[in-house]
Amino acid sequence: MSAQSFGCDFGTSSIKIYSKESDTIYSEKNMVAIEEKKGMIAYGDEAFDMHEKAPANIDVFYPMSFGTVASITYMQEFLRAFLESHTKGNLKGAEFVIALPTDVQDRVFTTLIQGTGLKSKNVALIDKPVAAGLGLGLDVTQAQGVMLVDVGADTTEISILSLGGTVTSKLIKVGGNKIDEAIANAIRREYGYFIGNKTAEILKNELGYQPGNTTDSREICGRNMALGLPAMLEITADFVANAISEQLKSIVDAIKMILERTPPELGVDIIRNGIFLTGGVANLTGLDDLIAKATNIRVNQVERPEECVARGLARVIKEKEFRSLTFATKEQAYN
Ligand SMILES: Nc1ncnc2c1ncn2[C@@H]1O[C@H](COP(=O)(O)OP(=O)(O)OP(=O)(O)O)[C@@H](O)[C@H]1O
Repeated sequence: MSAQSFGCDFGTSSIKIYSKESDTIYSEKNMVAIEEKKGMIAYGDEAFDMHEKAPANIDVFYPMSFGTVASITYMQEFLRAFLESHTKGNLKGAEFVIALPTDVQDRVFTTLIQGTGLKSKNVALIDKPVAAGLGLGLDVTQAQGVMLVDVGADTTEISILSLGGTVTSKLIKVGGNKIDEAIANAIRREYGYFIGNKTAEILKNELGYQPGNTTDSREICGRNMALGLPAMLEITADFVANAISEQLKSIVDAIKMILERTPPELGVDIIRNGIFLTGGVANLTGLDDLIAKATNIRVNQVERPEECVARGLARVIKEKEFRSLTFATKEQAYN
């Protein structure tokens, strides 16, 4: 393998890159700030700080959407700048291992990397659920009947793995962003206040899903729509739970649907191993209990669940025996 190897998880809300050189996972908001005449003026966490605050001539947006690349030019520019800022020395000839989400075409990421002008040596892909399984510390080549539920920003990916492959996999377009939207909509309806996405995200992350909890609350600033003025408002955990219950129900329903379709031989293993919840929304208070109650299956807690895929990519790069789980796009293979 080349000295420079990177494992990339191009998430919709944050990009996580493992660098072999420093043996570190770097994570930043997957956001770019574009000024009309100057092009990209900021990226990552710096661009996120400008989000919802920038003047009209600066466009701040996510170059990824629902697991796939929405703006290839800016994703490439971001990637290049990101790698240059986090690595020393020459990037030429680097090798990339990329997590491929369910239902996303493999060539999307190969084209992305090849167009960065980095003259990469090789682009290998691995199914994102398989990478997540490795990141959990499982030997996915041996393990049978492992159920993974990855709840990210735009999508939830539910997969059953067995012997290194994906037996079933389903991607639904529900994740943290839809949950944030549901909170903002409920506050608009109930209180007549407009709040930004960042505020809705704070409420979700701090209060989670705690139906009946009227003790815990959070004060936020919104715009009173009747007066047109900013004002403070107290939101309880119970209010947030009611606001997000429909979104969580779609996630639970999709999990149950996959379980219904799972062959009983694998079902036994899933009951024994429990369900593995990964992705940033796995941090949501109460989500594990909700899934456990609805399925009667234990849900396993995972450390830093949003980095699980990147940890798996690190194992692919460092542990040779997992190399066989990767593949190349057809275009590359025929070159
Ligand atoms: N403590 C928390 N409670 C609830 N949600 C959280 C918490 N911390 C982070 N999140 C949410 O996790 C999501 C980001 O997760 P992750 O990094 O796995 O997504 P992604 O990989 O960028 O998205 P996708 O998988 O859809 O491409 C965001 O919606 C964020 O608000």
